[in-house]
Amino acid sequence: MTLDQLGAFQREMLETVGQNNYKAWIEPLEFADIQDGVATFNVPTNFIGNYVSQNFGDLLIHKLTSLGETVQRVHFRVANSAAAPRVTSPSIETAAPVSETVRPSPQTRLETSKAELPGAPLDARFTFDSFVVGKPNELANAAARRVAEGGPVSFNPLFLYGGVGLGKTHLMHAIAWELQNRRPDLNVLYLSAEQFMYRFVQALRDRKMMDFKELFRSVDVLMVDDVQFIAGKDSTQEEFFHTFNALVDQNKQIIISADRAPGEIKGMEDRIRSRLQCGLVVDLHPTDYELRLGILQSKVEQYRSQYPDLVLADGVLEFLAHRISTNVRVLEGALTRLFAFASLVGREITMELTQDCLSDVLRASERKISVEEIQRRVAEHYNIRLSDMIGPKRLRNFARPRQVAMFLCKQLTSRSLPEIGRRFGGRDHTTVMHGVRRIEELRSSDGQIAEDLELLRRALEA
Ligand SMILES: Nc1ncnc2c1ncn2[C@@H]1O[C@H](COP(=O)(O)OP(=O)(O)OP(=O)(O)O)[C@@H](O)[C@H]1O
Repeated sequence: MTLDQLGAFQREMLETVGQNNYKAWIEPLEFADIQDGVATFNVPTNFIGNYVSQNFGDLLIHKLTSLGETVQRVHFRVANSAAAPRVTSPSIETAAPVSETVRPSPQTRLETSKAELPGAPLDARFTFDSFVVGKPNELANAAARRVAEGGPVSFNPLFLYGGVGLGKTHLMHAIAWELQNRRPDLNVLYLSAEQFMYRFVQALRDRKMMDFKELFRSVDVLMVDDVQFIAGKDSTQEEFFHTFNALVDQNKQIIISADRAPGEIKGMEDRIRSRLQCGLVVDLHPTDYELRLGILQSKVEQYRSQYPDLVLADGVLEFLAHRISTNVRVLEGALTRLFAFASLVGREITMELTQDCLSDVLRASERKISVEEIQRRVAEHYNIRLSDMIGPKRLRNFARPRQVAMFLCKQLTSRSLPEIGRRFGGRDHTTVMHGVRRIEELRSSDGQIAEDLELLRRALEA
């Protein structure tokens, strides 16, 4: 392709996909050559290659063809792939280090990817830099960073768990990215538990179990996301157990994530559960207001380049951080929608526009948890009578659950301390404050209390 043609191609792409898409996805592509109907582009990451392949592959072919080139396929090659660290993923479709868009025969893509042992579909946005740290996730972040240094294995496995959308996958990807930078010599394998199972079943079907075992035993760092997926799947668990043991025996690092603590994963064999608990188990707590605000602020910074002209009124971020407390994914989605909407209608992001644009999200997160509901749940959980919890008895058996309930009331409702005190048999607000503080202290020193709180919170928010 001549320089003129290349210029025309770039202009046409810009016109068609718009400035934001162009900057994010097309500009990073470096045209390499066209040979035998295959146009090759160098891309900085697999993620960009995969994304462009899926979303703009046909368009690229169309534009190149309209400039007089004969192109049937587009091929993406990760720049410096020879020197790049080996981050591999057994997923067939999504994770090819080389993505291809093939117009006439989609089958070719599958076959090419399979033969090449696809690379991990790491999300380029999920790095430590973009991970906002607050009290609820500081321990998980610190543990992840330690593992990402790639030094001697000090805890094995690292087990990260937490509710939906609290950043488990983000941290896992961040570890993988960081390891790529610091220890390109290491063979890092990141995959979801579902992909592990898929790969295992495929190996069984194709009678390639030896290859499967070899692949999994040859990695230096194994990262398995959403391990609860293999609960109840006996043969997959069995194989996972052997893989796990083989790697631990070789002192290879394992990092696991799940939506709950190892002990709570039903349908998981006891021996696996206890293995999972052997290393460091860290919990990503539900976000608090400060963390949510920090995340929103950091996202706004990212949007600034995409929407340079948008004006954001004071108080909007605080309002969102206060009102949307479900999970970070919902929070992010709300902000994305708000920015896109405001840019479309060309208006400032005021409180009014926010309420209009996000009315459904705001309504959905409106569900209020009552003090009574909390008291009932906590009494059930500790197997005591509601009347004993609210009543005057000071026995430890009743006092601790009472403090737990007070703590949850403070956390999950907007009631003031005096109001909470009134509903706990007319206690003074200083008693409530003392109870809340006591539980706050115990949460970091007493694993059982931390677990109780998490279980109760989930049950109440469900
Ligand atoms: N502390 C944080 N800082 C910045 N972004 C965050 C943070 N926590 C979560 N996110 C963002 O929230 C979204 C959801 O996070 P992620 O996919 O990692 O959640 P998850 O815990 O793996 O959820 P699931 O249980 O659904 O798999 C992602 O876009 C992620 O970047």
